Amino acid sequence: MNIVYLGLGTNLGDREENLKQAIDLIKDFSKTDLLEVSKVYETEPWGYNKQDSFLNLCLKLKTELSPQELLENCQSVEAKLKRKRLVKWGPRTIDVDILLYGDLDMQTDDLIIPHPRIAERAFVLIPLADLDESLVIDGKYIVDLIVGLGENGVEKYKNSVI
Ligand SMILES: Nc1ncnc2c1ncn2[C@@H]1O[C@H](COP(=O)(O)OP(=O)(O)OP(=O)(O)O)[C@@H](O)[C@H]1O
Ligand SMILES: Nc1nc2c(c(=O)[nH]1)N=C(CO)CN2
Repeated sequence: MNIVYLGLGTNLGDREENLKQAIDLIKDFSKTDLLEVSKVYETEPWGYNKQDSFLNLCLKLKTELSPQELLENCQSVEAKLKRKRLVKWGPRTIDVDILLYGDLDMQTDDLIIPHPRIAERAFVLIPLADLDESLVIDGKYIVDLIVGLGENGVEKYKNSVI
């Protein structure tokens, strides 16, 4: 079995309902057990700021699905919640990213693991640290990456739990 971390984000429609439906769909993935759900954070948009704030959380799973199978399952969740890709990093009903898959380091045309932008994103690092404070990403402890984010780090996020 492989320990996997997913990142979920939503800023379109009924955000809390979107997260609930996405988690229910992920619970139904074959050969997979949902182990833990992080707190939910209200977060300012990153990368494209002309959009509403997001709700973000991370999930810890145990799975026998291959990385590619897991990606297809994650994309099926996005399709079921009618995600539309109109603007890069733009508004979405749900986004389900594979953040970490055990110690796997891979890159294909359609799948990069670890997710390449984890270390830049407090909206990922903070809920991910809820699940495992001992994670090492790009050779750095997750807590050091969070401190390195400065004003965007824990202080800003600890009051954004919903
Ligand atoms: N680790 C990963 N998790 C999910 N999708 C990935 C991953 N690595 C590569 N991809 C690819 O990224 C493509 C674009 O994904 P998407 O449109 O959801 O990007 P995004 O989530 O909006 O932006 P970002 O990738 O910066 O978080 C997907 O079609 C998928 O094939
Ligand atoms: N706060 C926040 N900003 C984002 C998010 C997200 O989930 N949360 N996802 C993005 C593309 O994956 C781009 N920007």
